[in-house]
Amino acid sequence: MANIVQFENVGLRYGTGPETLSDVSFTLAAGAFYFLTGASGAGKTSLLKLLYLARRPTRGVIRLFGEDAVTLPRKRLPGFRRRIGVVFQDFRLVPHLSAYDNIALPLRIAGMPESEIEAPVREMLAWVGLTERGRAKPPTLSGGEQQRIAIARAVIGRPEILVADEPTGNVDPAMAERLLHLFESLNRLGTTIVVATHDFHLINRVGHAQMMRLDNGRISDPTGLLRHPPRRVEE
Ligand SMILES: Nc1ncnc2c1ncn2[C@@H]1O[C@H](COP(=O)(O)OP(=O)(O)OP(=O)(O)O)[C@@H](O)[C@H]1O
Repeated sequence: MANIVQFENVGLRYGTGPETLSDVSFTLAAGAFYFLTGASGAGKTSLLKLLYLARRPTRGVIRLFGEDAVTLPRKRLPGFRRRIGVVFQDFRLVPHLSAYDNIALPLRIAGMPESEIEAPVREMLAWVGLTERGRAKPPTLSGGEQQRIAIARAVIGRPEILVADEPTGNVDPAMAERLLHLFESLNRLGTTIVVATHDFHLINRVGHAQMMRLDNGRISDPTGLLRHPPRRVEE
């Protein structure tokens, strides 16, 4: 399996503070499923921000899709970002837009003609089980419903990598299970999944997932799996 992401001795410092991430090295295999764990403040969100190109590291090498992502010219960033879907910890839905329009947003930003947008948005609404809620605005949706709209928006552009930051933080166990099914179905289609979570029940549910743990800004990889990822277990 080819590596889709490679971090080498990556460091991240905010302002003049201490390093939030230090000497972070790992590779992610295309099509695999990863969980990123670590105590609150360990640096999980920071690592994900580097991965989805919201920040550049202060040192080290990041390769994405086989290219150097650190020195990538600015004008190529949007094209790269479209290949990575992100489900934010706080959803970041646009409150005055309907669920339908939130899901359609990435396609509209990419300039897709309106006539080609409706079918995929309807398909996404059905996939997340919210066909009847397309007209609803985010503030009128439950936390779990908002989360599913955020997932639909993250994947409508068929990204190669899906990154989710604490996706089950605010939902009950039944909804967590449902979200996990969505991630697993995407993974079966070949999407590489990276989920930051504290939820060990969730982690134990995905037998073929691999673990990355952050401790004080450093990756610990006691199993050595990340340097030599095994083939994904096919069902
Ligand atoms: N924009 C920022 N400016 C300065 N410091 C920051 C910024 N973002 C994060 N930090 C600091 O970096 C450290 C790691 O934060 P981060 O949000 O990456 O941790 P986390 O593991 O995702 O935590 P949690 O599980 O609570 O979400 C924390 O000490 C935090 O205060």
